[in-house]
Amino acid sequence: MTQRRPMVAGNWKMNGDAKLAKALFVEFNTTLSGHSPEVVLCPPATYLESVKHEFEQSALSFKQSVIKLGAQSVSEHDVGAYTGEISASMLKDLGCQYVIIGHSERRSLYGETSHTIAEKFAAAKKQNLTPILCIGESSSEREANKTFKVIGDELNTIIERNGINAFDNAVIAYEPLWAIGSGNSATPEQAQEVHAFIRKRLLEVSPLVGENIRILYGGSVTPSNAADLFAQPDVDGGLIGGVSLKPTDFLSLCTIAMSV
Ligand SMILES: O=C(CO)COP(=O)(O)O
Repeated sequence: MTQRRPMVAGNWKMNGDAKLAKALFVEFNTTLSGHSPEVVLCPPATYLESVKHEFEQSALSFKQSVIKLGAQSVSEHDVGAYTGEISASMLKDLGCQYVIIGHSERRSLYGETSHTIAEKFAAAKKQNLTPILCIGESSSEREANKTFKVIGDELNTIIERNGINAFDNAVIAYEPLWAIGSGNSATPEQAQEVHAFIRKRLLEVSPLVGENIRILYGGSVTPSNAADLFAQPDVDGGLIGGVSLKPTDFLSLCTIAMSV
């Protein structure tokens, strides 16, 4: 079986500041060793430079291979009259390697549709940014036994627009809406069931993509539930919201990701 490198990505959402960037790197310098998951930091766009600065000042000799910069969203357009938007090439200029696409908050609060998300995925790939594609069902969809239908449809929209090879090197985050910020994480069994479904779906189209793709779990991950979640065979790490704002706890998630 392929050894997929675990990943822990921190989505700050609209939180944090330059001080948080500094505090995180103090923690990284003292805690992270060469034996580390891939860590992706996704601060608000205004703090990408601050995180990059701390990263460059950091004493971590292996930092290039370990800590990566990511954005929380990207425009589906290359350039033009789109007030307030940031293009994939601009994120590249800032040193980003990853971008979160299709977060449920973007879908529900800002009206991003499956179509827009597929276009954003394409825009990111065009600039060699790695998409972290978020998919997940609401509590009513789960209660109506529609989880696999929702997840399958979200994957299909991306495959139809971009082809299966667009998932080469991409990352998927399974984030059930009911688990985000609720303190009510999916159980390890619930997460594994959906992750296995996602991997099987991709394996059917491309064995190579299905085997290699990293599928993160997101939704109320904490140092107390991470070990059981990350130990599941198809869970390759986590996309972390609230705990990514707490340097010590975030670092303990990174340690847990390597120890399971
Ligand atoms: O939405 C999330 C990450 O993108 C998860 O947020 P929480 O970890 O705060 O539940």
